[in-house]
Amino acid sequence: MDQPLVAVSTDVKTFERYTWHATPEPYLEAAISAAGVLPVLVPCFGGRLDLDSLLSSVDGVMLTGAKSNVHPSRYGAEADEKHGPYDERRDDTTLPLIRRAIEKGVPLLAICRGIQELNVALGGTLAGEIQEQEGALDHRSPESENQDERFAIRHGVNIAPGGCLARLFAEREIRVNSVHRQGIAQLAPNLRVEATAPDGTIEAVCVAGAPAFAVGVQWHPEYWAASDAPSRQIFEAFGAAVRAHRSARAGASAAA
Ligand SMILES: N[C@@H](CCC(=O)NCCCC(=O)O)C(=O)O
Repeated sequence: MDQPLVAVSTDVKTFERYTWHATPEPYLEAAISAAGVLPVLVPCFGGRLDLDSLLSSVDGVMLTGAKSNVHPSRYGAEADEKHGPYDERRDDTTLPLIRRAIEKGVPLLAICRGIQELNVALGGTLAGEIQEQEGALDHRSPESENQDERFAIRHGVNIAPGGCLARLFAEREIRVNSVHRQGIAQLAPNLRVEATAPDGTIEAVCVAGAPAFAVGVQWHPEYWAASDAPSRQIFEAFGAAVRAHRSARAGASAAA
């Protein structure tokens, strides 16, 4: 079996008297099944991790979604109860990991909290409770115990012409799910908008001039990667970029 390694972010959780560094299964399932890669969980040990060693050993990085929000101090805003919950150990780990992965040209797929982290890591800001803004859609999931209902496909997004997502999809509009309360406010200087919701919310970005696939989506392609074509295509494109990175690395070390 041919499975390149992909570093996957984790969340810090406390249960059964332990602190866990964990990732929900749908991200891992989509990574294995749709991208064809082997996910390796990165614990939230921030500055104690040698990111260069990590990024020399993997061929991709995937940032997962999470209930927690990036701490507002990371983008120069005041923290208040409305902005929570937080996971600062995740912030300490993912923000430097994103910057270093982009610098080193390691393919990156950033999902939901991940696209928000990507924007903050590169100098952008976030808006909270976006459903309260005038004319905004409600981007939160419905209240339900049923995950299929929470992650149901709910609204269209317009794909920006000529960008990296336009090269993936035949359609100019695809339909996506939506499980978030925050959104990109000020776009980071080096990001390009790849998709928007009907209310103008930025739904996808790519890193301008990045040497490899470096894409963030505000929706959750992992959840329906087995059954929804656009969701699967995102993971397939990421998997192809990961394999291309591994081949380039193998070529470079053979030539050395
Ligand atoms: N916390 C941010 C990030 C949104 C996100 O990653 N959502 C996934 C939530 C998973 C779940 O609730 O099951 C925001 O709300 O904008």
